[in-house]
Amino acid sequence: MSLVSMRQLLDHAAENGYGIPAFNVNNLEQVQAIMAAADALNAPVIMQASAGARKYAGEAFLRHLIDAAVEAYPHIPVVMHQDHGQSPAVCMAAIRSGFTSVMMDGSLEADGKSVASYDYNVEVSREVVKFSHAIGVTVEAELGVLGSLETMKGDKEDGHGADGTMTREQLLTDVAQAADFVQRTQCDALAIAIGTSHGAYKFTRKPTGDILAIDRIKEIHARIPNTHLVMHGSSSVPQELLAIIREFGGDMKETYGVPVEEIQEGIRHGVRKINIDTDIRLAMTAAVRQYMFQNPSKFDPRDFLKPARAAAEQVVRARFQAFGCEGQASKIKIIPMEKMAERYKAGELSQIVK
Ligand SMILES: O=P(O)(O)OC[C@H]1O[C@](O)(COP(=O)(O)O)[C@@H](O)[C@@H]1O
Ligand SMILES: [Zn+2]
Ligand SMILES: [Zn+2]
Repeated sequence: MSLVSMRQLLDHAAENGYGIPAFNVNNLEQVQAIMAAADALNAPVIMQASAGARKYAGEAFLRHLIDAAVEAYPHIPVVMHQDHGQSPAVCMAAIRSGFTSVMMDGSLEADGKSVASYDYNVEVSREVVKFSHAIGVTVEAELGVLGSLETMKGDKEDGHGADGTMTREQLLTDVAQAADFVQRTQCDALAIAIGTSHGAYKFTRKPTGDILAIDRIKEIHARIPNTHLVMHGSSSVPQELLAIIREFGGDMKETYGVPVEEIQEGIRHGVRKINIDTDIRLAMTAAVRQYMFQNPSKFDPRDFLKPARAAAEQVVRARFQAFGCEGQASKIKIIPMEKMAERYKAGELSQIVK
């Protein structure tokens, strides 16, 4: 099997009422952990490369690691997605190197700091949709500025993020604007701002509706029922992983993530892609700290990376199961990218706006 279109997987998820975690990958062990979990549960896979990952590993290494995953697990459909493209040029370069899905994040200007105008966002997203759909590639766009409804500060995710203090208005995706945006851009998936942010420090308490606006998802979904909603910054930050890290010398302050039940509620209302990075990092760090502490004479990286990989696999499995991915991979009959391009051209994949 080759890499597949993300639109195809998200359409399948929508038809069958589940959501797909999109895991950020930076190295071999993370890719292996994700694929081992997907194989064990027969789950479809979305792996994404952030700008930070591209800086750390280099795009060629990321691409070949994901290609290796496809080769080693030919029965599992895999999407290679580019996270947070800051300009059409970045998206174009990713497509040229083989990505089957790109995110054009036009919520911020190309400097990655200034909050962009709505018109700018529409314009760059439309442009990316045009050249991507022509060859069957999926496009995720973003509307609203991601950030905390507790601090009213923009989030620094993927190396970019709005500076300064924002209004609640800016930090929540507007429902009418989302409908207009999708109508005009025809993006396949839309990342929405509902109070989530990247990293381990999302909420100072277990989030309630005032700081995690799950109801907003329902309102948006009602207007754009076949546009796949994307939750960014959606690690759950498990307390048990924080406890292991602390027990073995780590310094993690009190913090809360996005509860899995809240994500499940989102999935009942149109959320199809859930971005997760931090949970894998926490799992690997907890395992490495524990292993190093308990085995002070070991020095072969394979010795501590093995438990780290196993811990990452555990988290990935848990998310696949909680979001309903188990058993879905083998039900998906792959549509070639060329065929997806034809379907876009024929208008079969146009967005419904109410
Ligand atoms: O640290 P990086 O590599 O920039 O990762 C950024 C990515 O992590 C995610 O925010 C996932 O968030 P979590 O931190 O909640 O796992 C993506 O939405 C985001 O684009
Ligand atoms: Zn953004
Ligand atoms: Zn993000």
